[in-house]
Amino acid sequence: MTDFTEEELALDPGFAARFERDKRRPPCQLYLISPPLIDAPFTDRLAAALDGGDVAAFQLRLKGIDDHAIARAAEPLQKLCADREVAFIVNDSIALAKRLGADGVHLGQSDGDPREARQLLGPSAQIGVTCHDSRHLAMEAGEAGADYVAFGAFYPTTTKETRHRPEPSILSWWVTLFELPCVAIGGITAANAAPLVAAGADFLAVSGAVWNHAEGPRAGVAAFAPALARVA
Ligand SMILES: Cc1ncc(COP(=O)(O)OP(=O)(O)O)c(N)n1
Ligand SMILES: Cc1nc(C(=O)O)sc1CCOP(=O)(O)O
Ligand SMILES: [Mg+2]
Repeated sequence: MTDFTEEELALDPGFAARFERDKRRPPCQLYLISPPLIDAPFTDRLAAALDGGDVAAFQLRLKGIDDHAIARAAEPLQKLCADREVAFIVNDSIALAKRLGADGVHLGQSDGDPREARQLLGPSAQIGVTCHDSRHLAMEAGEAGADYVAFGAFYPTTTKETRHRPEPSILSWWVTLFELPCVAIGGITAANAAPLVAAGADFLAVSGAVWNHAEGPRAGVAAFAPALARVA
Protein backbone atom coordinates (compact mmCIF):
# COMPACT_ATOMS: atom_id res chain seq x y z
CA MET A 1 0.00 0.00 0.00
CA THR A 2 1.40 3.36 -1.02
CA ASP A 3 1.54 6.10 1.61
CA PHE A 4 -0.55 9.15 0.86
CA THR A 5 -0.25 12.51 2.55
CA GLU A 6 -3.02 13.52 4.94
CA GLU A 7 -3.77 16.42 2.60
CA GLU A 8 -4.35 14.06 -0.34
CA LEU A 9 -6.66 11.86 1.69
CA ALA A 10 -8.55 14.80 3.20
CA LEU A 11 -9.14 16.28 -0.24
CA ASP A 12 -10.39 12.98 -1.68
CA PRO A 13 -10.99 10.13 0.81
CA GLY A 14 -11.59 7.59 -1.99
CA PHE A 15 -8.22 8.27 -3.63
CA ALA A 16 -6.22 5.51 -1.92
CA ALA A 17 -8.86 2.86 -2.62
CA ARG A 18 -9.09 3.83 -6.30
CA PHE A 19 -5.31 3.91 -6.58
CA GLU A 20 -5.05 0.34 -5.26
CA ARG A 21 -7.94 -0.84 -7.44
CA ASP A 22 -6.49 0.67 -10.63
CA LYS A 23 -3.05 -0.81 -9.97
CA ARG A 24 -4.65 -4.27 -10.28
CA ARG A 25 -6.41 -3.58 -13.60
CA PRO A 26 -4.88 -2.91 -17.00
CA PRO A 27 -5.45 0.53 -18.55
CA CYS A 28 -8.82 1.29 -20.09
CA GLN A 29 -8.88 0.40 -23.82
CA LEU A 30 -11.02 1.20 -26.85
CA TYR A 31 -13.50 -1.34 -28.19
CA LEU A 32 -14.57 -0.15 -31.62
CA ILE A 33 -18.09 -0.92 -32.86
CA SER A 34 -18.80 -0.80 -36.61
CA PRO A 35 -21.47 1.46 -38.03
CA PRO A 36 -24.78 -0.44 -38.51
CA LEU A 37 -24.36 -0.25 -42.31
CA ILE A 38 -21.08 -0.25 -44.24
CA ASP A 39 -19.97 -0.09 -47.87
CA ALA A 40 -16.89 -1.35 -49.72
CA PRO A 41 -14.46 1.46 -48.76
CA PHE A 42 -15.14 0.67 -45.11
CA THR A 43 -12.01 -1.52 -44.95
CA ASP A 44 -9.94 1.63 -45.58
CA ARG A 45 -11.86 3.49 -42.91
CA LEU A 46 -11.25 0.69 -40.43
CA ALA A 47 -7.54 0.70 -41.31
CA ALA A 48 -7.46 4.46 -40.71
CA ALA A 49 -9.22 4.05 -37.36
CA LEU A 50 -6.71 1.38 -36.27
CA ASP A 51 -3.87 3.72 -37.31
CA GLY A 52 -5.22 6.28 -34.83
CA GLY A 53 -4.13 4.46 -31.68
CA ASP A 54 -4.55 1.30 -29.65
CA VAL A 55 -7.80 -0.53 -30.27
CA ALA A 56 -8.31 -3.75 -28.32
CA ALA A 57 -11.28 -5.11 -30.24
CA PHE A 58 -13.50 -4.45 -33.23
CA GLN A 59 -17.12 -5.56 -33.23
CA LEU A 60 -18.88 -6.17 -36.55
CA ARG A 61 -22.38 -4.90 -35.78
CA LEU A 62 -24.33 -4.82 -39.03
CA LYS A 63 -28.07 -4.51 -38.83
CA GLY A 64 -30.80 -5.33 -41.33
CA ILE A 65 -28.80 -7.70 -43.59
CA ASP A 66 -28.59 -11.49 -43.57
CA ASP A 67 -25.72 -13.62 -42.32
CA HIS A 68 -24.43 -14.35 -45.85
CA ALA A 69 -24.05 -10.64 -46.57
CA ILE A 70 -22.42 -10.08 -43.17
CA ALA A 71 -20.02 -12.96 -43.88
CA ARG A 72 -19.00 -11.38 -47.21
CA ALA A 73 -18.47 -8.00 -45.58
CA ALA A 74 -16.55 -9.59 -42.72
CA GLU A 75 -13.76 -11.20 -44.73
CA PRO A 76 -11.43 -8.21 -45.38
CA LEU A 77 -12.27 -6.67 -42.00
CA GLN A 78 -11.42 -9.85 -40.12
CA LYS A 79 -8.13 -10.14 -42.00
CA LEU A 80 -7.25 -6.54 -41.21
CA CYS A 81 -8.00 -7.09 -37.53
CA ALA A 82 -5.88 -10.27 -37.49
CA ASP A 83 -2.96 -8.39 -39.10
CA ARG A 84 -3.22 -5.68 -36.42
CA GLU A 85 -3.82 -8.09 -33.51
CA VAL A 86 -7.21 -6.56 -32.85
CA ALA A 87 -9.84 -9.03 -31.57
CA PHE A 88 -12.61 -9.52 -34.13
CA ILE A 89 -15.97 -9.86 -32.41
CA VAL A 90 -19.25 -10.69 -34.15
CA ASN A 91 -22.45 -9.14 -32.82
CA ASP A 92 -25.68 -11.02 -32.16
CA SER A 93 -25.01 -14.45 -33.69
CA ILE A 94 -23.18 -17.37 -32.12
CA ALA A 95 -23.57 -19.35 -35.36
CA LEU A 96 -22.05 -16.58 -37.47
CA ALA A 97 -19.16 -16.18 -35.04
CA LYS A 98 -18.52 -19.92 -35.39
CA ARG A 99 -18.82 -19.84 -39.19
CA LEU A 100 -16.33 -16.97 -39.44
CA GLY A 101 -13.92 -18.30 -36.84
CA ALA A 102 -14.23 -14.97 -35.04
CA ASP A 103 -12.39 -14.21 -31.82
CA GLY A 104 -15.68 -13.83 -30.02
CA VAL A 105 -19.33 -12.90 -29.97
CA HIS A 106 -21.33 -10.16 -28.29
CA LEU A 107 -24.74 -11.27 -27.02
CA GLY A 108 -27.65 -9.05 -26.07
CA GLN A 109 -30.21 -10.35 -23.64
CA SER A 110 -32.22 -11.92 -26.51
CA ASP A 111 -29.27 -13.07 -28.63
CA GLY A 112 -28.55 -16.42 -27.01
CA ASP A 113 -27.06 -18.05 -23.97
CA PRO A 114 -23.38 -17.47 -23.09
CA ARG A 115 -23.17 -21.16 -22.06
CA GLU A 116 -24.28 -22.24 -25.53
CA ALA A 117 -21.76 -19.78 -27.05
CA ARG A 118 -18.99 -21.29 -24.93
CA GLN A 119 -19.91 -24.79 -25.95
CA LEU A 120 -19.90 -23.93 -29.65
CA LEU A 121 -16.99 -21.45 -29.75
CA GLY A 122 -14.65 -23.04 -27.23
CA PRO A 123 -12.63 -21.88 -24.24
CA SER A 124 -10.62 -19.15 -25.97
CA ALA A 125 -13.60 -17.28 -27.46
CA GLN A 126 -14.35 -13.86 -26.02
CA ILE A 127 -18.01 -13.81 -25.03
CA GLY A 128 -19.60 -10.51 -24.05
CA VAL A 129 -23.06 -9.88 -22.67
CA THR A 130 -25.22 -6.74 -22.61
CA CYS A 131 -26.34 -5.99 -19.07
CA HIS A 132 -27.96 -2.54 -19.52
CA ASP A 133 -28.07 -0.90 -16.06
CA SER A 134 -28.53 -4.15 -14.14
CA ARG A 135 -26.23 -5.52 -11.46
CA HIS A 136 -28.33 -8.67 -11.47
CA LEU A 137 -27.90 -9.29 -15.21
CA ALA A 138 -24.17 -8.69 -14.89
CA MET A 139 -23.78 -11.23 -12.09
CA GLU A 140 -25.86 -13.72 -14.10
CA ALA A 141 -23.64 -13.15 -17.14
CA GLY A 142 -20.54 -13.70 -15.02
CA GLU A 143 -21.95 -16.95 -13.65
CA ALA A 144 -22.82 -18.06 -17.19
CA GLY A 145 -19.17 -17.74 -18.17
CA ALA A 146 -19.08 -14.39 -19.99
CA ASP A 147 -15.64 -12.84 -20.58
CA TYR A 148 -16.96 -9.31 -20.14
CA VAL A 149 -20.15 -7.54 -19.13
CA ALA A 150 -21.36 -4.41 -20.93
CA PHE A 151 -23.28 -1.59 -19.23
CA GLY A 152 -25.04 1.20 -21.13
CA ALA A 153 -26.22 3.42 -22.56
CA PHE A 154 -24.31 5.95 -20.44
CA TYR A 155 -25.13 8.90 -22.71
CA PRO A 156 -27.70 9.70 -25.40
CA THR A 157 -26.84 8.08 -28.72
CA THR A 158 -28.18 8.23 -32.25
CA THR A 159 -26.60 4.88 -33.20
CA LYS A 160 -29.31 2.87 -31.49
CA GLU A 161 -32.56 3.37 -29.62
CA THR A 162 -31.78 2.76 -25.95
CA ARG A 163 -33.95 2.42 -22.85
CA HIS A 164 -31.44 2.18 -20.01
CA ARG A 165 -29.21 4.89 -18.55
CA PRO A 166 -26.80 3.56 -15.87
CA GLU A 167 -24.74 5.83 -13.64
CA PRO A 168 -20.94 5.50 -13.79
CA SER A 169 -21.14 4.15 -10.21
CA ILE A 170 -22.30 0.78 -11.62
CA LEU A 171 -18.79 0.46 -13.06
CA SER A 172 -17.13 1.27 -9.72
CA TRP A 173 -19.41 -1.23 -8.00
CA TRP A 174 -18.53 -3.91 -10.54
CA VAL A 175 -14.76 -3.43 -10.50
CA THR A 176 -14.67 -3.31 -6.71
CA LEU A 177 -16.32 -6.72 -6.48
CA PHE A 178 -15.32 -8.62 -9.62
CA GLU A 179 -12.22 -9.30 -11.70
CA LEU A 180 -14.25 -9.88 -14.89
CA PRO A 181 -13.76 -6.90 -17.25
CA CYS A 182 -16.58 -4.42 -17.78
CA VAL A 183 -17.38 -2.42 -20.90
CA ALA A 184 -19.09 0.97 -20.98
CA ILE A 185 -21.15 1.80 -24.07
CA GLY A 186 -23.57 4.37 -25.40
CA GLY A 187 -22.92 7.87 -26.70
CA ILE A 188 -19.33 7.89 -25.47
CA THR A 189 -17.08 10.60 -26.89
CA ALA A 190 -13.58 11.78 -26.08
CA ALA A 191 -15.18 14.71 -24.26
CA ASN A 192 -17.50 12.72 -21.96
CA ALA A 193 -15.43 9.55 -21.41
CA ALA A 194 -13.41 10.63 -18.36
CA PRO A 195 -16.01 9.79 -15.65
CA LEU A 196 -16.40 6.28 -17.07
CA VAL A 197 -12.65 5.71 -17.10
CA ALA A 198 -12.32 7.10 -13.57
CA ALA A 199 -15.18 4.83 -12.42
CA GLY A 200 -13.17 1.81 -13.59
CA ALA A 201 -14.39 0.86 -17.09
CA ASP A 202 -11.99 -1.67 -18.60
CA PHE A 203 -13.15 -0.87 -22.13
CA LEU A 204 -15.01 1.97 -23.80
CA ALA A 205 -17.17 0.69 -26.66
CA VAL A 206 -17.50 3.45 -29.21
CA SER A 207 -19.08 3.82 -32.63
CA GLY A 208 -20.38 7.25 -33.67
CA ALA A 209 -17.60 9.26 -32.04
CA VAL A 210 -15.07 7.51 -34.29
CA TRP A 211 -16.96 7.01 -37.57
CA ASN A 212 -18.58 10.46 -37.52
CA HIS A 213 -15.51 12.40 -36.38
CA ALA A 214 -15.17 15.56 -38.47
CA GLU A 215 -11.53 14.78 -39.28
CA GLY A 216 -12.07 11.09 -40.01
CA PRO A 217 -11.81 7.83 -38.06
CA ARG A 218 -8.07 8.06 -37.46
CA ALA A 219 -8.56 11.37 -35.63
CA GLY A 220 -11.64 9.86 -33.95
CA VAL A 221 -9.57 7.12 -32.33
CA ALA A 222 -6.62 9.41 -31.58
CA ALA A 223 -8.92 11.83 -29.74
CA PHE A 224 -9.60 9.18 -27.07
CA ALA A 225 -5.96 8.79 -25.99
CA PRO A 226 -5.98 11.44 -23.25
CA ALA A 227 -9.33 10.25 -21.88
CA LEU A 228 -8.16 6.63 -21.61
CA ALA A 229 -5.47 7.44 -19.08
CA ARG A 230 -6.92 6.81 -15.63
CA VAL A 231 -6.85 9.86 -13.38
CA ALA A 232 -7.77 8.64 -9.92
C1 LIG B 1 -19.97 -4.01 -26.30
C2 LIG B 1 -21.43 -4.02 -26.59
N1 LIG B 1 -22.28 -3.71 -25.60
C3 LIG B 1 -23.61 -3.71 -25.84
C4 LIG B 1 -24.09 -4.00 -27.09
C5 LIG B 1 -25.57 -4.03 -27.37
O1 LIG B 1 -26.01 -5.35 -27.67
P1 LIG B 1 -27.58 -5.63 -27.83
O2 LIG B 1 -28.25 -5.25 -26.57
O3 LIG B 1 -27.77 -7.00 -28.31
O4 LIG B 1 -28.02 -4.62 -28.96
P2 LIG B 1 -27.51 -4.62 -30.50
O5 LIG B 1 -26.11 -4.15 -30.52
O6 LIG B 1 -27.60 -6.02 -31.02
O7 LIG B 1 -28.43 -3.69 -31.20
C6 LIG B 1 -23.16 -4.29 -28.09
N2 LIG B 1 -23.55 -4.60 -29.35
N3 LIG B 1 -21.84 -4.29 -27.82
C1 LIG C 1 -24.73 -0.80 -29.83
C2 LIG C 1 -25.12 -0.07 -28.61
N1 LIG C 1 -25.55 -0.74 -27.48
C3 LIG C 1 -25.86 0.11 -26.50
C4 LIG C 1 -26.38 -0.31 -25.20
O1 LIG C 1 -26.72 0.55 -24.38
O2 LIG C 1 -26.43 -1.52 -24.96
S1 LIG C 1 -25.61 1.74 -26.91
C5 LIG C 1 -25.08 1.29 -28.44
C6 LIG C 1 -24.63 2.29 -29.46
C7 LIG C 1 -23.13 2.53 -29.40
O3 LIG C 1 -22.80 3.45 -30.38
P1 LIG C 1 -22.35 4.96 -30.06
O4 LIG C 1 -20.98 4.90 -29.53
O5 LIG C 1 -22.41 5.63 -31.42
O6 LIG C 1 -23.34 5.53 -29.12
MG1 LIG D 1 -27.70 -7.86 -30.11
